[in-house]
Amino acid sequence: MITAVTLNTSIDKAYQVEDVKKGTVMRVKSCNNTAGGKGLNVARVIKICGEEILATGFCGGHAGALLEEMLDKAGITYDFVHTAKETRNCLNILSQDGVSTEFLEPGEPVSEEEIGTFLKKYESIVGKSNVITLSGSIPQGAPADIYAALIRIAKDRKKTVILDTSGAALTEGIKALPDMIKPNADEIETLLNISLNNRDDIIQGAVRLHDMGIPYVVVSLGKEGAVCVSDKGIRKAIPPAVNAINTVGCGDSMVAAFAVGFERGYSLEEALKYAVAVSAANTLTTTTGHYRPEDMREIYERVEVEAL
Ligand SMILES: Nc1ncnc2c1ncn2[C@@H]1O[C@H](COP(=O)(O)OP(=O)(O)OP(=O)(O)O)[C@@H](O)[C@H]1O
Ligand SMILES: O=P(O)(O)OC[C@@]1(O)O[C@H](CO)[C@@H](O)[C@@H]1O
Repeated sequence: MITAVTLNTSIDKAYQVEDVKKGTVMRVKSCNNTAGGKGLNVARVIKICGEEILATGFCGGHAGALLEEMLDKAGITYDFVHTAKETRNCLNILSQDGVSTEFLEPGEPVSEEEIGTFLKKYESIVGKSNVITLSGSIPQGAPADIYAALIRIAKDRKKTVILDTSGAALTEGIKALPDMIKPNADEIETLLNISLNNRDDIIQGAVRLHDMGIPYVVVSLGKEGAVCVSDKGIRKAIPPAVNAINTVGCGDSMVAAFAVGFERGYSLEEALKYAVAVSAANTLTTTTGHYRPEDMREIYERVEVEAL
C-alpha cells in the first residue's frame, strides 16, 4: 500500500475564464472543485494508476467534510485527524490562452494536540505501507522539521519515503534523508544557496543533493521532461509535445507515478519514463491531479529516455 500525506489540505477550485483582467469583474465559465493540497492530487493519480492508496493528514470543518465526501466519490480510502479549524481553499484560474494563475490560502493553524494525534495515527499507518509520500506546504502551528520527524519514523521501519515540499520544510526535511525529492531549479538554489544559470548547473546541483545521501533526486523541467540523479546513474526523460491545457498538479502526478514505480519495483528507466508519461497526461485534462489512461499509454510509447 502507498500512503499519501497532506498536512495542509484544501478544496481546490479550478475556474475557467476568458481572460484575467486585474480590476474588472470576471464571470467564471465553469468551476471544477477537487480535493486538494498536493498529497491529495498524488492520491488521486495513484488510484488511477491502479495501486492501493491511503490518504492522511489534517482536515476540518464543513470544507473538511466536503473533502472527505469527494474522496469517497473517488473511491480513495482516508484517515484524517479532524481539526477544530476549517480546511482552506486554493484557486487555479485557467484562462483561454492556457495561462494558469494560482491563489493559495495559507490555511488555518493546527494545535499541538492535533499534531500529537496525527503523529500517533501516522506511526500506525506507516507500519501498513510500503511507500509514503509527503507533499506540500505545512500548516501554521506545525514545526518546520515535521517532515524530518515523519521521514525518520518511516525510515526506522525501512519504508520508502518521497518528500515534495519547499522552503523551510524542505530545508529541514532533507536533513532526515528521504529516499526521493523532486525539487525544481528555484528550490535547488535555496537548498544549496547557489545560483543556477543553465541546465548543466541544475544537474550539478541535483548531483550535490544526491551526494548528501538522497538516493533519487528528480528535477522536473516542465515540457522538457525530467532528470533523475541516482546511484544507478543520471537519466533524462523527454515527453512528446502535447497540447497542455492545465499544468497544475503535474509535479504531484510525477511524485505519484514514482511512488507507484517504487511499489512495483520498477527500474530507474521504467520509473522515470512512467512518471514523465503520467505527468504529461495530467496536462491534458482540466481536473487537477487526473489523467486519462489512454492518453498516458499513447504518450508513454513516445517518451525518450537517455543516459547523461
Ligand atoms: N507542457 C507540458 N508538456 C508535457 N509534459 C509536461 C508539461 N508540463 C509538465 N509536464 C510534465 O510534468 C512534469 C512536472 O512538471 P513541472 O516541471 O511543471 O513540475 P513542478 O514545477 O514540480 O510542478 P508543480 O508546480 O505541480 O509541483 C514534467 O517533468 C513533465 O513530465
Ligand atoms: O500549499 P501546497 O500544498 O504546497 O500547494 C497547494 C497546491 O497549489 O498544490 C497543488 C498543485 O501542486 C494544488 O492542487 C494546490 O492548490
